[in-house]
Amino acid sequence: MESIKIKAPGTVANLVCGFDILGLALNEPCDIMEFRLLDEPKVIIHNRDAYNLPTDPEQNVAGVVLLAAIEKAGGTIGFEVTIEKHIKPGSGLGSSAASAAGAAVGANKLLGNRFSTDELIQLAMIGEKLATGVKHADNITPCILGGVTLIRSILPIDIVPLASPDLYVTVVHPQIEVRTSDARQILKQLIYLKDAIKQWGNIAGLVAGFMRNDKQLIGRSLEDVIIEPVRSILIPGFDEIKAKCKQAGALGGGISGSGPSIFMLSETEQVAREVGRIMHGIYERIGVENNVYVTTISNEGVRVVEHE
Ligand SMILES: Nc1ncnc2c1ncn2[C@@H]1O[C@H](COP(=O)(O)OP(=O)(O)OP(=O)(O)O)[C@@H](O)[C@H]1O
Ligand SMILES: N[C@@H](CCO)C(=O)O
Repeated sequence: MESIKIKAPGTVANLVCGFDILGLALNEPCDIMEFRLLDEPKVIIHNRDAYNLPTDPEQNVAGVVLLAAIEKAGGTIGFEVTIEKHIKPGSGLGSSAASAAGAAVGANKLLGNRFSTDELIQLAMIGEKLATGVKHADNITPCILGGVTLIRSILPIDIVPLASPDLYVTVVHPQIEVRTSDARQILKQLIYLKDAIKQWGNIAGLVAGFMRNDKQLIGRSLEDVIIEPVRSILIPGFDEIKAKCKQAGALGGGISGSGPSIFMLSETEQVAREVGRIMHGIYERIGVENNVYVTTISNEGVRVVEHE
């Protein structure tokens, strides 16, 4: 195989209470990436979108992942990649992770699938480190594997794919940029034991809810007493959106990744669409441009759409 075209899905990391350890893949939006194998060890990047992301491989998350893949493969081949981004950088929808995970999977396919899943996650985390300053796998893992995933540990890597319930996901992306690196810097480094107890109760409840397909338990467990109170201050309309969406029948939700996007889970498409209208209406009223996605959890991660 000389070239390949893949789709890398957007992801919702944290799932409210599971900071850095839980995430899910979305059916929409997705980035498209095309890779071509080169016979010398270099990376060439073309951006086919309006986001003006770096073409220097050392500065682009896909580039650093491809450079690491070249080294791991023995340093004799290279890659040319064209990135068509539909997941806006800094949206909280796993834009950097889509490029990082897409690069790891795309390179692996062209190299004859020589890397294990754990190695793909290691490679993709190099990209997340470039984007956010820290290695974390709660976007890249669902992006690679699809579904809902628990990252029990990254050192060593220990991934637990969870059952993916049949749920609708509504996401509103207000058009402001919150960089993950900034949204991490404002977090407290010390927390109260009483908050930790509440948080680990919610994480355990959420995982059990996914495994048992208990949607009410999922809804009750979508509560974050540690990260959300700090980060939600950066997101206009957050409290009103959350309250009104739950009144309209959403199971619950919160900040998507590090924000500014907000997501809600619903049992029916009708409620999910109503939730989208509420989100959009609140941002229209307060004068914030926004995009709404009404989608579902994708059980597929990065997927090949064409190869030669
Ligand atoms: N290929 C790339 N795709 C996306 N962002 C990139 C890429 N290369 C470099 N970056 C940089 O990474 C940053 C975006 O990553 P960041 O993690 O802040 O956003 P995000 O991935 O949308 O958020 P989240 O991880 O919360 O979902 C921007 O500063 C952007 O310039
Ligand atoms: N867990 C990460 C996801 C965003 O990259 C965070 O919330 O900072």
